Amino acid sequence: MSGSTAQEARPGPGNGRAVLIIDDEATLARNVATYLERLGWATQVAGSAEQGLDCYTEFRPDVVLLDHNLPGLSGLEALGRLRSIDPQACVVLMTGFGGIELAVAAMKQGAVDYLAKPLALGELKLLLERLLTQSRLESTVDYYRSREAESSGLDKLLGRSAPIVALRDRIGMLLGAERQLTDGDVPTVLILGETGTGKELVARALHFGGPRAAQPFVELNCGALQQQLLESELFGYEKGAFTDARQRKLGLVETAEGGTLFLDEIAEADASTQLKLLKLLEDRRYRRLGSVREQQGNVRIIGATHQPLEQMVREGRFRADLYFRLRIVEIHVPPLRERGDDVLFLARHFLAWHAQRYRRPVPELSAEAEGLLMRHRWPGNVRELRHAMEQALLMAQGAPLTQRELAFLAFDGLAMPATAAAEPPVGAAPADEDLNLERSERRLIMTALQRCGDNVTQAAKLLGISRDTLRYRMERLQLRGEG
Ligand SMILES: Nc1ncnc2c1ncn2[C@@H]1O[C@H](COP(=O)(O)OP(=O)(O)OP(=O)(O)O)[C@@H](O)[C@H]1O
Repeated sequence: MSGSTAQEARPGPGNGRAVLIIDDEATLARNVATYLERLGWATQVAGSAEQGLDCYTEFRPDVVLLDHNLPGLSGLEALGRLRSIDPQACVVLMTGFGGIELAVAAMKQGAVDYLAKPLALGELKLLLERLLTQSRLESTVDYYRSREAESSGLDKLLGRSAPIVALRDRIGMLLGAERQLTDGDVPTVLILGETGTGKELVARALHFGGPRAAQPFVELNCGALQQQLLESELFGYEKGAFTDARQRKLGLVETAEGGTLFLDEIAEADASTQLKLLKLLEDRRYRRLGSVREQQGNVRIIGATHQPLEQMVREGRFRADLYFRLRIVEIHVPPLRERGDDVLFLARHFLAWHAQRYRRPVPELSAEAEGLLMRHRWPGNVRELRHAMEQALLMAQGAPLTQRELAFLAFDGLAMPATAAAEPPVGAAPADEDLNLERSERRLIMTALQRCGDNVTQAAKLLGISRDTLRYRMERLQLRGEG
């Protein structure tokens, strides 16, 4: 079987990929086409640049193999035209012997690669496979990036209460100002708020609504890693930098180049990481672990913490210069208990969302359930509410939700009383309450893990202990969790 001419396209049977061969040496072009068709490519052959350009728009090949010595337009000229029809066109220029200068010119004009003639078919096969993998990777990245962008925006920060409306306004104003920036050098932002209030949602809204939206958004929880790991994760390392460094690894600063690096729990960074972050913010410079060479980095840093950072600065536990450099813009995310009726608004939103996930009818909230939701203190904030609504939905039996389905909120020991007066006096526990310490500890840990979808880092925050302490206690009690 030979390759189809431009007038006659024959789709290949296998990989669904197509190649256009533009070459006036008909026999050679046909041989290449036959070889590629055997490998599962659909092919078309054009004998001139003009014919190839006509064919490109209709055939939309994944790759163009373009000869340079053509009768009319040259390969380089055709390359320019192809790239103006389709800036994503993936073109490989075929050059004769000694065509290095030509190859360089082609790459400068956007060719993805070049091949020297006479063609080695094995080399061509390897090149096409590499281009295929690369374009699959690129389209996968594009897919995830657009999916991420769709799920991240100011409109995802739900709520109608005054503090949330004010928060959205503040973010909107910042984004508006960033759009006017002439140098794209967006300010550093520090987001403060209790755990689960939506700090990450705010960071995402800033990135995906801002001028860096098409670049990566990379996040790192500084509290989830030991300090040396944190540094190597952030700045990368050279081969041999430490015992396990078998090959060079890029850090997240490099991965986020041009985009945003969201550092959650930034208060957990130790003195050495703080210093390196300061240098990155001040001079835009950093160094991979084990490297003598400094690198230039262009990332926007957004930090977040639930810790009282200002107090930590006063106590000498966080660098003052880094704190001031971070909080060029400071954003406070209010706790859920200060958002009034938003509790009910969000509860209904999450109930509807989970109901759709589980293919169940959306349960109503009884007045009794509403009262309970409004009285609860929500120490885990919106995240806790989201998990609570999932649990309630699973308990629901068709009727409106009552106290029964939400009983876990009242008795799990993590709910704080709405007023001090409601707090039971010490020693006033009912006679039949289980006071066994180990059982209580197990119950509290299980409740926290359940609320956080088994995420140990989040559960530790909810319990007010470090992740390591929680891990230790879980091991002792033989409990399981993730993260
Ligand atoms: N206003 C909101 N509207 C809708 N969903 C929200 C809102 N705020 C938070 N959420 C949801 O609550 C969960 C926790 O939010 P997020 O991770 O942004 O909180 P956080 O403050 O960064 O938490 P942590 O301090 O533990 O890192 C997420 O599932 C998020 O989508």
